[in-house]
Amino acid sequence: MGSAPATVLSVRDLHVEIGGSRILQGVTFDTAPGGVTALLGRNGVGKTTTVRAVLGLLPDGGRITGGAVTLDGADVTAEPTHRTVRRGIGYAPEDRGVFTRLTVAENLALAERPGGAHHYDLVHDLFPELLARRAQLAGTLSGGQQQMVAIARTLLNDNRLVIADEPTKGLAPRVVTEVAEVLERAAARVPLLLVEQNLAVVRRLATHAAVLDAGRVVHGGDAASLLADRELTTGLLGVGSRAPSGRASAPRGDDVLGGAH
Ligand SMILES: Nc1ncnc2c1ncn2[C@@H]1O[C@H](COP(=O)(O)OP(=O)(O)OP(=O)(O)O)[C@@H](O)[C@H]1O
Repeated sequence: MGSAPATVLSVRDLHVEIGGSRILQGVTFDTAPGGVTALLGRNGVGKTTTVRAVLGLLPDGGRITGGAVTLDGADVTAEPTHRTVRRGIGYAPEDRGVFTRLTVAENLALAERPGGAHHYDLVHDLFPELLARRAQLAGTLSGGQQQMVAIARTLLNDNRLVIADEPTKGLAPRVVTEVAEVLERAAARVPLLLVEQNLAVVRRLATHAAVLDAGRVVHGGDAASLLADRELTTGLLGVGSRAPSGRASAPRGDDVLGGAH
């Protein structure tokens, strides 16, 4: 057999300040070459900031003060977002980023990256409902359907990596299951970096995991052994610290990470 494929995204000792506060203080992890790498941790530890720093999408007053981000070996640290994305990143942001006054079809068309193939067959195969609703204004879709649009956009182009930030947040349990199924099928085609607070979803999808605490990655590696470590899940993920209401197919009281909204 040949050598193992190289990692797609590599984050090294990343430091970020926002408004003068040190938010990331040395974040280091690699995405797995295939499957799902979960970025985990309690609320406010810096998961979204990490993703936004990778994509050059830090808020006003935010800047990278140290460290490096590489994509397929190329240094993309602080590169303009459009250039990094063109290298092959699909991004489903936390707020879904759907254009509510445009139709489903228009939302997809806007995501078409020039110069590459556009996989409408795949998208319509994965999301038959979006095909049926292609003329519907995205603002009239349910939260779950809007999330489908956000994920569909990431699969339309040939991407090296898809980043999904809390794709199941705020969704009804049945819809969480549907979104998890779609993510699973997506991850069979393209490596996925997943920020996720629903532990049932993490258990189902994640092959690798990195756990953040106070702006640093404090654990990384194989997801199954990490999630089997009770001390770790209780201490760093806050599992069991809150009895979630309306949680997704959660047989136990530990399926939403600490402080999840
Ligand atoms: N625009 C901003 N201005 C000021 N502080 C910010 C801003 N964005 C994030 N922060 C701070 O950075 C820290 C990390 O936030 P971040 O959203 O990255 O955490 P997170 O792990 O993704 O949590 P959550 O699950 O709540 O999204 C928090 O203390 C937050 O208050």
